[in-house]
Amino acid sequence: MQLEQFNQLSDDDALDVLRPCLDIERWGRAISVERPFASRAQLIAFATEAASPFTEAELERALSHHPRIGERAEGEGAEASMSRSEQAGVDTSDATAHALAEGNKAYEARFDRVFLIRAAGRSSEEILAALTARLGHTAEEEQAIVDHQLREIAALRLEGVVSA
Ligand SMILES: NC(=O)NC1=NC(=O)NC1=O
Repeated sequence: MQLEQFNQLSDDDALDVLRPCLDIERWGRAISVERPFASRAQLIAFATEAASPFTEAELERALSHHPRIGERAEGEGAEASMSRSEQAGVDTSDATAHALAEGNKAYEARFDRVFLIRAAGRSSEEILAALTARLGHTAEEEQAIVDHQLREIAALRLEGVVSA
């Protein structure tokens, strides 16, 4: 939709547009009440920083919507199709895919949450390298990184939903 249309939506309709980008109510509301945005760039910049930092509970809720890297999101909803296109570059057929599956398991065992990364524009190899590096982090370091990755994914999704 056009930016102007987004600016004119009711709060509830604006939240419905924002939710598949990132399911954190505080984030959606902060963006909705900030309208009207003068430009798409201003909307994306605001959305990237809004409601920062996310709480642990907000992160857990948002993460529950993201399939594992290398696992295809099921379902026909906006979120599932966004996830499938974001993970289009993730090769699920070779040794890297196996290593990713093992890495996901190790990450979940260590941090008790799914490994989350902005997958769009990244190859399986790049994602595997990031996963391996992040396994060495503390829980606090990972919380800040997951917050940032969720924001990157949300900004990319929002760019796909609201055109200039
Ligand atoms: N576990 C994940 O990192 N999932 C995802 N990353 C994305 O960029 N889209 C996803 O669904």
